[in-house]
Amino acid sequence: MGDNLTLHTDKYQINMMYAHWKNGSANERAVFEVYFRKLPFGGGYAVAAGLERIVDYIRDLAFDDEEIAYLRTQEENYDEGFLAELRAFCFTGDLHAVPEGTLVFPNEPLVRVDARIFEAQLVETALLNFLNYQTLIATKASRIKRVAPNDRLLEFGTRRAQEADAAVWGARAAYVAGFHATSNMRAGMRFGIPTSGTHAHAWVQGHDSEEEAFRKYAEALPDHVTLLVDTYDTLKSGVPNAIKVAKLLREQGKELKGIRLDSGDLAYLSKRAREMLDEAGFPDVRIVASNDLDENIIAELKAQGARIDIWGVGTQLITAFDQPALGGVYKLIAREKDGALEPVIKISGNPEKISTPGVKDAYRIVSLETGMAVADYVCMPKEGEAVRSGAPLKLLDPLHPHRFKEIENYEVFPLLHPVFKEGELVYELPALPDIQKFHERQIALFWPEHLRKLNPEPYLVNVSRGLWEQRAKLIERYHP
Ligand SMILES: Nc1ncnc2c1ncn2[C@@H]1O[C@H](COP(=O)(O)OP(=O)(O)OP(=O)(O)O)[C@@H](O)[C@H]1O
Ligand SMILES: O=P(O)(O)OC[C@H]1O[C@H](OP(=O)(O)OP(=O)(O)O)[C@H](O)[C@@H]1O
Ligand SMILES: O=C(O)c1cccnc1
Repeated sequence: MGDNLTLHTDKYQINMMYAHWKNGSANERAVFEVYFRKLPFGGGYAVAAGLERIVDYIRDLAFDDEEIAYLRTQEENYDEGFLAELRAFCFTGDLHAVPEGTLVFPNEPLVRVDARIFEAQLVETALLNFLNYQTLIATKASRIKRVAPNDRLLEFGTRRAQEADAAVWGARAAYVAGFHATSNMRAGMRFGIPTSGTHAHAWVQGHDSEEEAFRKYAEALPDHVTLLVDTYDTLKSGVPNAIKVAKLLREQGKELKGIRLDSGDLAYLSKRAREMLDEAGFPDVRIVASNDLDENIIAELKAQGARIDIWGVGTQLITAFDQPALGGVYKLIAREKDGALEPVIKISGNPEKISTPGVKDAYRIVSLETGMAVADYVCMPKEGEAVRSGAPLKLLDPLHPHRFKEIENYEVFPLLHPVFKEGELVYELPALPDIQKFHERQIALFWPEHLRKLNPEPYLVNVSRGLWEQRAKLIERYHP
């Protein structure tokens, strides 16, 4: 199997494409949007990620000979005319998306696809696959970053990741949210993420003594020595042997960079190790900790006064262990009928799952007094609901739309940016370090109340009166 991702889709998309082609509706315009309904990890925000992969995917979409040959083997016995249509397929629509690193919230559009239904339907599965996973990992990484904002964060997850793609794109998502380096060399090569590594227990086990293992390692890589000190006994042998090697290195004009703790009581061991290193004259040797860390354990360790400078985080981050999926959905919001776009709704017994019809935009409203984000505002600029910085704006309480708050002294920033226009890429993908900086600036826009790990204050996503009324009208149509 090559790396063509065009058939990275659910069969039902191909079924629907076929049925549209048969019925002559394949060229009708359709608008879909991606959003999620619930924030992951019980948190107050999510961090958008996945756009770069979406761009690559859309740009490279092509049913090559191999894909067409495979489709011919399917029992549906697709018409040759349909396969010829697929052979000529490329994306010719518009795509808008929030830039990677943006803080995003439930029920606001993250991506909008406006294209022939034939194209818009195909891309659902892959778009959700990329966006759901990468946004989830960037969000988890951002939560970890929040509890250790001034420490160095290393992504160590590959061995526990859900296969290779998850490892490299997860490493990238972690970097977007402020991690400093990854252990995954392929992610380093592909994305230019700094790489970092210590050594494994196997290195120590593979020598006659811990001291010999440390010495040999230091001889081989004298400028980059971080020694794993817990193979036998952290305080009785690991740290003392590391200090011996630190002295040897110093005699050569080099310095031991760090030690790594990977088991036991990390608070206690790090404090004792710090004292031992300081007393021996090595106050600059950094202490790295690993062992099933996540934002809760790191926060707890910090509260206990742990003397850890660098955190290696693997399993819990790369697998989003405490919430392994983000429930982003791709919903049809408008379709072409008699030459015009008409909003469409999806009704559900669960009021939270009723979709919000209509082609909409989302804006971040930032107070000019405080410089902080006040709310996000979702509206239909094409239906006369334009927002302008400073014009008085009514923010409706989403549960009680008769209640509202009026604001005046603010700036607005559109969340959705044009990415593809009539199939052409019109978006310049930012360099990864710039995405990381952008994310930092995004974080700075939000009060800590919305960012805290536990029971955060919900940030408001406001729906305009027009959208609210249109939704009510359509609900009424289907449930009079
Ligand atoms: N002081 C601490 N407070 C809270 N959690 C801690 C503290 N020290 C370590 N932990 C965490 O507790 C868990 C301990 O894991 P585990 O029960 O596997 O013990 P271990 O010491 O790693 O043993 P093993 O040698 O089998 O790896 C890890 O997730 C670790 O990060
Ligand atoms: O705990 P995580 O957050 O997933 O971080 C990665 C873990 O992977 C390694 O352990 P492993 O037992 O696989 O190998 P090792 O023998 O090198 O310790 C490392 O020592 C960490 O404990
Ligand atoms: O470099 C390390 O210490 C490392 C890398 C991957 C997994 N565990 C540890």
